[in-house]
Amino acid sequence: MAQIEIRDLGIDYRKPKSNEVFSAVDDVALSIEKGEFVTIVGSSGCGKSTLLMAAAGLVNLSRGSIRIDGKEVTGPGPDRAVVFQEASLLPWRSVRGNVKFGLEMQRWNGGDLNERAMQMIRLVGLGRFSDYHPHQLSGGMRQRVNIARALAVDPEVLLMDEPFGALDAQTREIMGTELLRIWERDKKTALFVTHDIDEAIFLADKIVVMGRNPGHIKEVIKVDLPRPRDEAVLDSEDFNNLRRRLRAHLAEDMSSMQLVQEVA
Ligand SMILES: Nc1ncnc2c1ncn2[C@@H]1O[C@H](COP(=O)(O)OP(=O)(O)OP(=O)(O)O)[C@@H](O)[C@H]1O
Repeated sequence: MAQIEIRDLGIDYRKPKSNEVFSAVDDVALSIEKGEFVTIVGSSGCGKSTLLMAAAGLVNLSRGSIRIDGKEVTGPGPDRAVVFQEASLLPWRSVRGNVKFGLEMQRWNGGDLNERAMQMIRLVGLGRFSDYHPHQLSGGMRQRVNIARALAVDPEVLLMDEPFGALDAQTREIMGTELLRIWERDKKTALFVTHDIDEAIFLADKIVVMGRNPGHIKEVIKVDLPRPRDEAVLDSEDFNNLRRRLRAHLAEDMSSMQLVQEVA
């Protein structure tokens, strides 16, 4: 059995003004194996975040089910950690204090909190900055703290919603490589939403391409690039082929969006 089993998933929302019900996600089925790194791409509004938040237990399902290790998701749980685009750190706590906060929230009982926090801070390369406060860190460093906090509780599944979306292109690339280095250690199952095609390919074992109206899965693409990966893989022929394939998907979505606007 796959670690994450999503079946016949549908999530309906109401439009804010008209109150009309629409499906943000419909008819989604997806299986994710333990230790797989899965990225989700698709044009804006196709339901990527909604799907991720559903796996986190943060939105109500209208239809279908999500199971993790056979257990139905009915709300947030310690088996899952979420990293959002904005590093949601407590400004009055130090780096160490923030990572400890995550452990305190989950009532961590796997040993000394301080030691566990420092272990994770060192893992993300911030050992020298453990006493710094969030305002003293760059955007990339703040996201490292966020990742350290998520990993500290040793979740079964790591859910990431555009975690590097607010960073400049170069920092983003460095963070991608760093994330893979960390992930290679114990290969947590990861679900990662991104707008960036290269990032989606670079990280993934499997890419979920979503389409709009309603949000659905268009294709699941297996990525067979060898691991461990570094930036050199970006220039390989296989990478280029995947890049072309994803671009074609997104271009198709963009042209259908234009058509809808023209008809309207
Ligand atoms: N709480 C909500 N209530 C009503 N509509 C919502 C809600 N959250 C999202 N939506 C709508 O659901 C659709 C899917 O949104 P979602 O954020 O999942 O898309 P996305 O693919 O992650 O978009 P983006 O790439 O722009 O972040 C959009 O039309 C969005 O406006």
